[in-house]
Amino acid sequence: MRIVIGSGNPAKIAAVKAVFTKDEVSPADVPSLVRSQPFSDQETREGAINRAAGSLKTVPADLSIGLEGGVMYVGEDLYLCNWGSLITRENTRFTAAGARVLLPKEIEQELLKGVELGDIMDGYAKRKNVRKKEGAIGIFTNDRISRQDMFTHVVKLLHGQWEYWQRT
Ligand SMILES: O=P(O)(O)OP(=O)(O)OP(=O)(O)OC[C@H]1O[C@@H](n2cnc3c(O)ncnc32)[C@H](O)[C@@H]1O
Repeated sequence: MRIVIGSGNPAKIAAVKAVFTKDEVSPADVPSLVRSQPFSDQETREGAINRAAGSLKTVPADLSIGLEGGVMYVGEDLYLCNWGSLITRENTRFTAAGARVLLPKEIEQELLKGVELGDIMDGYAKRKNVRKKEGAIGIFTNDRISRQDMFTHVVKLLHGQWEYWQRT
């Protein structure tokens, strides 16, 4: 099968390859059509869907996948959130979300000033390209769960839903 993923981010591409091991996976440069820093579950999910839909229009493929990172409030606490979408050539759509972790207040304050999480994390962790490697989730879980691990789980949820749909 040919699978297109709406991102060039290595953590996202590796997550898709970890689940679709026997398939051809290629990246597509497509816009999420949401803010570069989504601020709710709804906006983050929309970004994932737009990336998947846009990819399928750009590259001929059997399936497309969009993965999007964002942040969302539960009460007064801000959490990291992540969404994925899988769309088939016939235009059947699946969506799933990943694990959430609480973000420290100092990270929230920077985000509210308009700085993107990826940029904040590099300064905070004194590392480079955190968004393409361990991610904020890696930093705040003491490197127990990387961004790739978390997105692999999301892609497994999508893959499983797609398999179930094929059986029914
Ligand atoms: O190349 P693309 O696919 O655009 O990947 P991205 O990491 O830049 O973009 P996302 O849309 O997934 O994430 C939206 C923003 O949130 C940041 N972000 C989200 N989750 C993150 C994480 O776990 N670690 C670091 N930055 C994260 C990211 O860097 C962006 O600024």
